[in-house]
Amino acid sequence: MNKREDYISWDEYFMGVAMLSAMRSKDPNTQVGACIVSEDHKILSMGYNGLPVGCSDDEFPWNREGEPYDNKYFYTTHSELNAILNYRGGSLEDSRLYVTLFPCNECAKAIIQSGIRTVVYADNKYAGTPSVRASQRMFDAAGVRYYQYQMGGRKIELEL
Ligand SMILES: Nc1nc(=O)n([C@H]2C[C@H](O)[C@@H](COP(=O)(O)O)O2)cc1CO
Ligand SMILES: [Zn+2]
Repeated sequence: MNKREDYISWDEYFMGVAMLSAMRSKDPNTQVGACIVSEDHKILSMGYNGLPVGCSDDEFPWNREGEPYDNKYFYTTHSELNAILNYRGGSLEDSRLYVTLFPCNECAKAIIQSGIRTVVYADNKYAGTPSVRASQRMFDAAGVRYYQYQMGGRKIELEL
């Protein structure tokens, strides 16, 4: 008997995990998921965008507009940073990050400084903004490789 051939690829597996992770996000506008993987294809950490521990999802703001104190941007931790901070195992040197949205400039700094060497992203809906351009500029300078995950149109259904 031959092995089954329709198994998911490494890229599908890890981007799939990042997408599943994004489904935990409470952000009504943008849900982002991240998955950090070692060179030998082991999942090291995961994250999604959300509030820091102790900051209630029901009490802190989720709106995009208004005073900085009263909107979500001061409070949400991005999925990439959460994935980096969730890792308690030591070094992320030479690892690979799968993320459903291209990283912002703040996360780019954390990505570079933590030793992540490759970023695989899915969506890039903020392409061309100063934040994304700054991330690209820093990744290019630091030698962090980044490329877009090619959606294969494959549908994976889970019954939970
Ligand atoms: N790469 C990213 N990772 C993230 O986790 N985020 C989070 C921060 C916010 O919670 C949300 C973006 O909200 P909005 O501006 O699209 O309504 O996604 C945002 C970006 C974009 O740079
Ligand atoms: Zn970010």
